[in-house]
Amino acid sequence: MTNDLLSLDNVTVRFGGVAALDKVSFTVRGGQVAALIGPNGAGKTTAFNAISRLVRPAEGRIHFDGKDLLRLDAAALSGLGIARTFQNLALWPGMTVLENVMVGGHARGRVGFVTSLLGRPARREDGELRARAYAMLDWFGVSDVAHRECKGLPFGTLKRVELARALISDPTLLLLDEPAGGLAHGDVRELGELLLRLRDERDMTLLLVEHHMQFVMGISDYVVALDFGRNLVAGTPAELRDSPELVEAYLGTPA
Ligand SMILES: Nc1ncnc2c1ncn2[C@@H]1O[C@H](COP(=O)(O)OP(=O)(O)OP(=O)(O)O)[C@@H](O)[C@H]1O
Repeated sequence: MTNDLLSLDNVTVRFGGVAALDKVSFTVRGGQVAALIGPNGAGKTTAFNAISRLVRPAEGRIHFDGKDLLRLDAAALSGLGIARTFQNLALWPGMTVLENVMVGGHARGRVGFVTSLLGRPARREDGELRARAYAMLDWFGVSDVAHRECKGLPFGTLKRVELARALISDPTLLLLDEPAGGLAHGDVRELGELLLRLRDERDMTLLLVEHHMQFVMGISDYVVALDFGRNLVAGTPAELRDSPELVEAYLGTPA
């Protein structure tokens, strides 16, 4: 697949007098693993927030799957096929792993999640959701903890649970905010393999914000670097590896 799935076109986001994004443009093609990189404060999270409509750009356009995202109302967004994970895990600690994953599906399904938690007679839709949640946990290799509370489980396991929850709504595009953050070396490698399997086996498109450069360069098809809210450079990892602009942005101008 080589179609343009997501495109930002001259997007500007201002917070008071500060332009967190200043005419930022980039395109993510369907079936790609793409990454947004850049030093602290470059505007990466703001770009994610603009795509998921948590902040509203002052200028510019964002297109997803042929639709003008900024013209859709919030209600139309949920079924559009964009899911995200957060920098700090956004799981309910006192609920079981399975329940947490089912919450992701209820955002899309018709049965109210509170209703199902209250133990009303299981409806067919709820049973289907439960089965899908199990299957998703199984895919991520964590179905053995389905009935454990999230509280107290290892961080690497919880990261997988969060991915399962994001994917249960069957999105086309998955936004991952610092997926490797806080993971041990071995877990980072396994996460990379999982993300590539999502692309290859489930035909997903991924856009990640990430500081772990070795991880980014190892799994991405396309990398967009921002600095001070502006486009800096973009290209394949091979094209960017020796980019003087990138080195300068991270390390400062050579003396
Ligand atoms: N809600 C906000 N109100 C005011 N300023 C903000 C807000 N969110 C972000 N900013 C500012 O916008 C700029 C870009 O921030 P952003 O968090 O998008 O950068 P980032 O590249 O994600 O950084 P990091 O790598 O540290 O997470 C920064 O100068 C930041 O202080």
